[in-house]
Amino acid sequence: MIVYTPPKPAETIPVIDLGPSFSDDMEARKAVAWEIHKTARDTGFFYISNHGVPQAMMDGQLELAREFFALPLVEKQKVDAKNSTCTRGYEVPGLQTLDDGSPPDLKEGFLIGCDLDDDHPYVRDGVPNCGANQWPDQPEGFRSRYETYVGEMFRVGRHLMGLIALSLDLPDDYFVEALKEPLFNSRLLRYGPQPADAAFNQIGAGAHTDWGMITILLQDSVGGLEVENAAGEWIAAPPIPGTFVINLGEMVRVLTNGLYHANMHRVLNNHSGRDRFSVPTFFDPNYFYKVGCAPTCLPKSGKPDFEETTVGGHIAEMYRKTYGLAA
Ligand SMILES: O=C(O)CCC(=O)C(=O)O
Ligand SMILES: [Fe+2]
Repeated sequence: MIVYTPPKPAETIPVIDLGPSFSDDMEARKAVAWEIHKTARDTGFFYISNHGVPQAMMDGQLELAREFFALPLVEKQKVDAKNSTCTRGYEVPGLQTLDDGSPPDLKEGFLIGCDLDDDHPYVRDGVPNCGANQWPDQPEGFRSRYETYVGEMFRVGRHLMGLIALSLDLPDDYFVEALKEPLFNSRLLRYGPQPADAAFNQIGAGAHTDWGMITILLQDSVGGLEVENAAGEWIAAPPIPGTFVINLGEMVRVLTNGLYHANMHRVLNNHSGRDRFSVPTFFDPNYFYKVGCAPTCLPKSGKPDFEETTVGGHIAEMYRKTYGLAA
């Protein structure tokens, strides 16, 4: 259990202007990659601005979350994650425990991932965490609205992975093949105001690191996300209009032999008196992609400190653990 201690005001999470990274000028792209390099070695968290996602789409996605969670419970339970073989669908509050040993997270969620039908070879072969999404009938247009948003997240995710490659002195197409069919999950989240009767150390989302490569987080104006910085202090990651929060996951640690950080973070909706909505999208190379140490990050010994990991296997295992489904 990680016992809750209050955060300090944000001091070190930078806003990186992605604008110049869309230019044809390699030097301009490298300059943005360098900004990512610096922060990835420190907090592993940064905001992005000028990413090209229209504000209307960002607002619309938070509105989609608001509309879905406002449905009566019976309606949401028609797509209950407990009826899914791969944890997709509606997640009642308390379903997941991100900080092992703490009480369950107070958040309410709705999860989607790669939508594979029963004929897909992964599903036929029983590959963990692979299967179909459950799409609710309401709110109107839910599926197409969410899928359009995910399409944009793929564009941003691929672009960021190109910059991460550049930031490690790798060719910017280093991940292109691995990202042809990305593995992704995306979740709508609702955090009610922190209840006075919550259990000891029970908060919206318990302290955790993310499991994959990168997370593209859309948050509303309420606030509550907190990040453990390089000094081991908890700092706030307040909402900044028009931005996404990007954080690096455990796969990046393997990729960089620990040079880049996958930092702990958590959510406490304590001060607003209203619901907080967020939409994290977890973006990764394809299921069977083996993440190993990048050639430019190998230590002198030639032997990396982290074992090679299969993206999908690691993530499936973490789902089982945090949903209390581990063997
Ligand atoms: O809701 C948030 O701001 C963060 C959620 C998160 O960290 C996660 O789902 O991994
Ligand atoms: Fe997270």
